[in-house]
Amino acid sequence: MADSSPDVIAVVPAAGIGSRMQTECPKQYLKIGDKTILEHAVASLMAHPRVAHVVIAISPTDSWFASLPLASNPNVTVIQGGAQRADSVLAGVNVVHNSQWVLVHDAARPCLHLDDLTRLLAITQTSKIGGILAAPVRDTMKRGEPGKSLIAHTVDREDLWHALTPQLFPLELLRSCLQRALDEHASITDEASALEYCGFHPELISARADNIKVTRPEDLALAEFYLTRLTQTEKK
Ligand SMILES: Nc1ccn([C@@H]2O[C@H](COP(=O)(O)OP(=O)(O)OP(=O)(O)O)[C@@H](O)[C@H]2O)c(=O)n1
Ligand SMILES: C[C@](O)(CO)[C@H](O)COP(=O)(O)O
Repeated sequence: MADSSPDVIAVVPAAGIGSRMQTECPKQYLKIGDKTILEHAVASLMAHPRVAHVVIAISPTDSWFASLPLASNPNVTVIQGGAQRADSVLAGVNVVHNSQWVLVHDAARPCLHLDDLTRLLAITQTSKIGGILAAPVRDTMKRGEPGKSLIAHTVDREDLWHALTPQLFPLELLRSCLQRALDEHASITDEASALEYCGFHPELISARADNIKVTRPEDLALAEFYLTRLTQTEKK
C-alpha cells in the first residue's frame, strides 16, 4: 500500500470524565486556543493522508460533542463509549470494518507531532503485530511500599518506557485480544497490554515526550505551551 493512500481508521476514546483534572467539563472539551483538546487530538490524526476516518467514542451523557464542527464532519463517526477506556476502545473497534489497521489515540493527547505519527504508521510495511509510540523513562523510578509513602526499591530504568498513543494494530488482532482480555477481566490500561495478555510483543517506536496526556490541572498550561511550539514547527 502506498504511504499516502487513506487506509487506516483511527479510534479516539473520548468518553472519560477527567476526574483527576478537577474541571467543570470533561478535560477533552477544555479549550487550548480556538479548539478543544479533543479537536486538537483529532486534527493531529487527520493531518496524515493515511488516516481515512476517525471513530470517536463519547459518553452516553456527553452534552458537549454535538456543538463541535466534528459532529458534522463526514470523516467522523461518533459512537457511545463504555465504563472503562478499554470498553470505549472496543466499542470503537467494533464499528471498524473496511481497514486492515486501526490506530487508537487518546482524546486527551493534543500534542502529537506528524513525524511521530508517520514513523508509527511506517510499521505497517514490516510488522504483523503492530506497535506503540513510547518515550524512554528519564527519571530514576521508585516502587513504593503498598499504601505507604515509603520507597520499597528503585526500579531499573534500563529498557523502561512511558507508553503513549497512538497505538497501531491489525484490526482483527486488536479486536480479538481486547475482547479476550475484557472477557477474562485482565487489567488493561492500553491496547498493547491486551496484546501482551494474549502473548504478543508489539513494537516500541521511540517518540517525543511532549506528546503528553492532559491528566492533572498543571498539564493544561504545559499542553498549551507544547501546542504553540508544535503549531510554529509544523507551519514551516
Ligand atoms: N470510560 C472511559 C474512560 C476514559 N476514556 C478516554 O481515555 C482517554 C485516557 O483516559 P484518562 O486520561 O484516564 O481520561 P479520564 O478517564 O477522563 O480521566 P480520569 O481517570 O482522571 O477520570 C481519555 O481521552 C478519556 O476520554 C474513554 O474513552 N472511556
Ligand atoms: C493509553 C495510555 O494513555 C497510555 O499511557 C494510558 O494507559 C491511559 O491511562 P488512563 O489511566 O486511562 O489515563
